[in-house]
Amino acid sequence: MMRIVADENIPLIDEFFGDHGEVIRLPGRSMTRDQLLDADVLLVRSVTRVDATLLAGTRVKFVGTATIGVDHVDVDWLHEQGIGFASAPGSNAESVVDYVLSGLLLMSEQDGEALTGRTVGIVGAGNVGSRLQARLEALDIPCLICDPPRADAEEREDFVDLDTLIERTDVLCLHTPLVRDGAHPTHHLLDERRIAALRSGQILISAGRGECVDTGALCRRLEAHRDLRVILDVWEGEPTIDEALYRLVDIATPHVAGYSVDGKMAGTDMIHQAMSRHFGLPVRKRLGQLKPESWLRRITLTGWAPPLEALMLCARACYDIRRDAMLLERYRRHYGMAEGFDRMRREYPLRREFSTLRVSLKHNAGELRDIIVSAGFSLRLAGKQG
Ligand SMILES: NC(=O)C1=CN([C@@H]2O[C@H](COP(=O)(O)OP(=O)(O)OC[C@H]3O[C@@H](n4cnc5c(N)ncnc54)[C@H](O)[C@@H]3O)[C@@H](O)[C@H]2O)C=CC1
Ligand SMILES: O=C(O)C(=O)[C@H](O)COP(=O)(O)O
Repeated sequence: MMRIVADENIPLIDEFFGDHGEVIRLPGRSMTRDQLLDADVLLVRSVTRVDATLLAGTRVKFVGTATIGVDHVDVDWLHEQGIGFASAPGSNAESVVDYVLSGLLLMSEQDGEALTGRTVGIVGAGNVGSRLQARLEALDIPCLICDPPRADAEEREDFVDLDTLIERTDVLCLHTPLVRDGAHPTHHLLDERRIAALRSGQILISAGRGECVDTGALCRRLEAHRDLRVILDVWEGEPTIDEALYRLVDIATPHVAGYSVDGKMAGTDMIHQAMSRHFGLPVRKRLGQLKPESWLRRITLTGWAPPLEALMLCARACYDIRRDAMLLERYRRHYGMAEGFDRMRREYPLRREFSTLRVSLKHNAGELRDIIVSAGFSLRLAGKQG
């Protein structure tokens, strides 16, 4: 029997891994080498730094991170040691797109600006960025893309550089991994100069990694001119985040953009499959066998509705970014920022992806149908067609 140590915040660990051995759940931020000496498998989230300090001299033969990002893992060191490794690419990408859409809908509602009236700049067109582009373009929202690694590899002439993106777009969405070296580092990608170049009224949405934005520079810009709209999900130094910046932004959430139950379960499934492959074990559990809980499966629109209002209604019902901002404020007041930040993530309420909400239309008007499908909801046509 294997000994499997897992972050307590990974869902369905017993269901997926229970048959493989003894499962020990620990808080991810405070895992120590001593706790891992007899472990064969280590399963983490983004809050555990996995490197020689944590693992040298332990028995660990496989590490899985139920996350997309891998900046917390010294992948080269694991490779040198012959320790198997897997992450969960794309697992919660759709949830991050839901988060961004919820933010854009909110901004458009607050400003009275048409949803299609703003050009969105996407920085990092990987699993998250390219899915975001697909959904926005389906909604007729124009996009510009900046992704130098892909531009180089694929000789893409339709991509632009970051300075051009800042100059030509109304919304800037950051979805890059945290990369500290190499040809295209992203640490403080949005530095003092670029933050100063952001135009009055521009919207910044950061849901990649906190370290991609220079906190001090953003604070200085917002203290001098409160002329940007800012939505931050990720922060430098989480969970001890800069409270001055917290007070200056429009929407602050505690690194939960990807926190739908669908995204998290997909992450567990992916690392379970990878671990089984690594040890040559059969994959006995599949995601489809484990139905996530749900309390809102369907919305029925009983007649024609203004398409944008119908979209707002469905989006708010399924996931509303303001709920998370309000919850974080409540947790902060009660527990202080650092503890509140982590507690909210641990106790995060049930959230499902847009794609799990079935929207029933009794009135099959083209524009209404298109907007619902383009935003990512599932469509069900019923009754009279028109
Ligand atoms: N806030 C949250 O809850 C979540 C945050 N994330 C973060 O988002 C990041 C991106 O996720 P995915 O799209 O799934 O990753 P991905 O690996 O599929 O795509 C990342 C893209 O960024 C591009 N890129 C790299 N360096 C760049 C640079 N200097 N400038 C512009 N683009 C650059 C890459 O070429 C790639 O296309 C993850 O690495 C993770 O850190 C991911 C999931 C949830
Ligand atoms: O997948 C990623 O990458 C993320 O950023 C995660 O969704 C964040 O969740 P935790 O691993 O920090 O719980």
